[in-house]
Amino acid sequence: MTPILNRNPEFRFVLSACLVASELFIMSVTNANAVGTGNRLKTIFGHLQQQEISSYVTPHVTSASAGVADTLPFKYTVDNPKLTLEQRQFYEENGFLVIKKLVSPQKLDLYRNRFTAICKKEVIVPGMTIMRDIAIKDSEFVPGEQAVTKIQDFQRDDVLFDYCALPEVVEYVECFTGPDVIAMHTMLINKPPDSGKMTSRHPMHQDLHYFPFRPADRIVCSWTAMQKINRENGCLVVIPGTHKGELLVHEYPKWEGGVNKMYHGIQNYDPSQSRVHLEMEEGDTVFFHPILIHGSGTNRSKGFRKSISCHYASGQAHYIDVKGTEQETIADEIYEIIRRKLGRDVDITFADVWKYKSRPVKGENTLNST
Ligand SMILES: O=C(O)CCC(=O)C(=O)O
Ligand SMILES: [Fe+2]
Repeated sequence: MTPILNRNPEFRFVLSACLVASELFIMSVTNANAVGTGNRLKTIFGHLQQQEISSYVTPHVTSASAGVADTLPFKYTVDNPKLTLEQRQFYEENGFLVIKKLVSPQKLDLYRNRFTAICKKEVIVPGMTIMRDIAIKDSEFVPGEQAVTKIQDFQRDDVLFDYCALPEVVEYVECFTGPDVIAMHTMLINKPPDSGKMTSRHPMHQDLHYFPFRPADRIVCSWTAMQKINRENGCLVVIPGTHKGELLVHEYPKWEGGVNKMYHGIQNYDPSQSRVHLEMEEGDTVFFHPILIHGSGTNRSKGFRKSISCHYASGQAHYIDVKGTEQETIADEIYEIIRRKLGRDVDITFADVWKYKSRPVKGENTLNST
């Protein structure tokens, strides 16, 4: 990792003040006009309130089936009566688990409406990032949500954060993280109909690449289909069992049509490994391990394909220094975005960024109190 910009005590103060003042930001979320008003802290952070990122593109897929194996002792799950033995063994062996119809259509309507309001700029969410596909960015005029391929970091929006705190979801999350749960990373993905350049694909990757906290086995993603999602509109694709491997080297794929910003992919995974296409109905939810190799396909339909997700970690997790590791590239890219947004160098660590982003869901949180 590049020695983080200049040592700037001012920003450190601002960032830690924001952590302490996170309640204030959470309250201000419901009042769009509250953003950017008042004191110096808000003024400085205003630059990071909501970022817009334009992108460039792409991945692929095939199919296979995942098996259930008898795996003892358990490593990837914790003791919790919520999972049946069969479910537990399936996750241990494959690194993912689909629960049908977990989130109600009513809840998904609320999130869809909120997403529309955010895209129309009726609501501004502190800390949130809005991402656009290059195919959309280059269009002369694209209204509202059709311009947005993904929103990230909505932890400070109480309407969307409701998803992360849903008891029906968190009850499963605890089977992987344990009882202390922190929402670390949130996304609502609005995969656009592909422009023909295959920019809607997401390269095969491991989410741990983005995370400077461990242990990996106490991190889990909850990903919910907000509509019917199949191969046509670009469902998730996973390689069962790859969660048992290591974090591999990620970089931008060298695709002809370009690659979406921060869509790093694994260049050297074994292409003969069987892939599973996760076709899901509205409300179906997949829980998966951060080392599981996955991606999503081209959206060949005419509509936008929506999913909502949250990555959770144990409140007992710890941050790591990614300097000198394969994660240094993504850390540098994130510093660069912050530097550009603020228009100057700042003194923060990669862990500081995550401390600011994350929001506790339940139990104790020693991760962010140290
Ligand atoms: O296309 C999707 O919904 C999956 C995206 C994904 O895996 C990610 O953003 O990490
Ligand atoms: Fe992912």
